[in-house]
Amino acid sequence: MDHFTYRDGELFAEQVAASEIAAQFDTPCYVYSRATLERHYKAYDEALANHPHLICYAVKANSNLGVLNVLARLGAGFDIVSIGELERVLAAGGEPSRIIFSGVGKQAHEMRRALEVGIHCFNIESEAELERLQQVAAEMGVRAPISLRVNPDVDAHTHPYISTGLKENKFGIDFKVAPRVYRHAATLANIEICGVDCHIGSQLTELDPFLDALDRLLALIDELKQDGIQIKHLDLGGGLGVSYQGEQPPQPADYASAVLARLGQRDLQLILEPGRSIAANAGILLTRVEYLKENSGKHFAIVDAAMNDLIRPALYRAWQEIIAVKPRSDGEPRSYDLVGPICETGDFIGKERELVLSPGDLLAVRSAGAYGFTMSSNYNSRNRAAEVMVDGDQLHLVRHRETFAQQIANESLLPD
Ligand SMILES: Cc1ncc(COP(=O)(O)O)c(C=O)c1O
Ligand SMILES: N[C@@H](CCCC[NH3+])C(=O)O
Repeated sequence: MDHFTYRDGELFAEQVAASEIAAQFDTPCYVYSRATLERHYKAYDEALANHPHLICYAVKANSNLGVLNVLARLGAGFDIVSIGELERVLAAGGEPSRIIFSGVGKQAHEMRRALEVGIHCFNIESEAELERLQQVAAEMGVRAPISLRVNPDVDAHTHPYISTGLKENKFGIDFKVAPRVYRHAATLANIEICGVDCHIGSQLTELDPFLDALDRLLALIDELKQDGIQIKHLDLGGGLGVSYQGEQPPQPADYASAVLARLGQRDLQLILEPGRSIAANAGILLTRVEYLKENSGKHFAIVDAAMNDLIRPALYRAWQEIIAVKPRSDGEPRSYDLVGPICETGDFIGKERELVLSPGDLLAVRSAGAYGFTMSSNYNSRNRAAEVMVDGDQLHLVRHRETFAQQIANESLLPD
């Protein structure tokens, strides 16, 4: 069920009219649906109900405290890639023992903090990182739980910028080298081997690449067992795609049953790190048309959201649906490029969209709940947008619109 639907000719987020949200909080403004976040999380949790599992929501997709709090209340785990994300999860009520720490560049102070709070596991991406973690854990007199992030060299069939499981990508440890690194890890006094991990990419719309990676990981787990290295959990990362433009990605239930069928009798906890499939379609970005203009027959709608608010179209040429909050019937649709106020030609939200528009109209960019606000910036010294959580008929401002005073507060002039 979609929680962003039209009622009486107007877009609603759950029980609240989108125009009411814009009137209260201005635009651009991110709007999230609590019910949708919950439904998406539960789709994973219920699909794995009969198997030991941990759903570690990938915080990078949307790290708003309100969003994290909704998931923490459901008992979610979290996949983090920095200590900033760890502090957010803790502030939102997340349980440290359900946190997985991924990322190729973990620093010693980040390892220390994660060990201090007692996270579930570090996903180690290189031998050098393994050595550093051994050293940090030894200094603290503790044992650090680890998985190796294995690079299984499978093609995820996704955008090259978000494919991570090919040998030419910077991520993980070559699956052919992994057995040797595991044997080395087993000799380190302050390292405790717990799992095997991979993450082959994002916005995958087919099951086969996941299953190819899984087969390689299971073969590795079996090989390690023969070497006396017992693996307790298998982490398949995130990556399930969503429908931006009619894609039909596998659903969590299909994905889970295909994976479980392959595990056979192996006694393994299954960990997943979904980000986009939980958050993307739980959010919209509200924006208002400032001006309409025409240049040599090309029609532009200049809106108040820009690439600093939503960079996916500029960065990946990503397509996200753009709809009118109150669709008009008083004009002929025209093909518009929807562009922001930033001084870059790449500053567009959507191109060649058939819409009936007038200045002042409100628009909603769909599927904006993941990699929207988290990738936003202050480019052109624009304040970052407000974020609002809708819960039934309730509205919660989960992040205030930034102010100019906040933007400049950390900077200073040179001394006289
Ligand atoms: C290590 C890791 N885990 C999980 C994710 C989440 O991926 P997605 O949002 O595609 O589910 C990512 C991002 O691609 C990632 O790099
Ligand atoms: N930021 C990307 C996905 C990268 C996933 C992170 N590993 C997107 O918007 O599609």
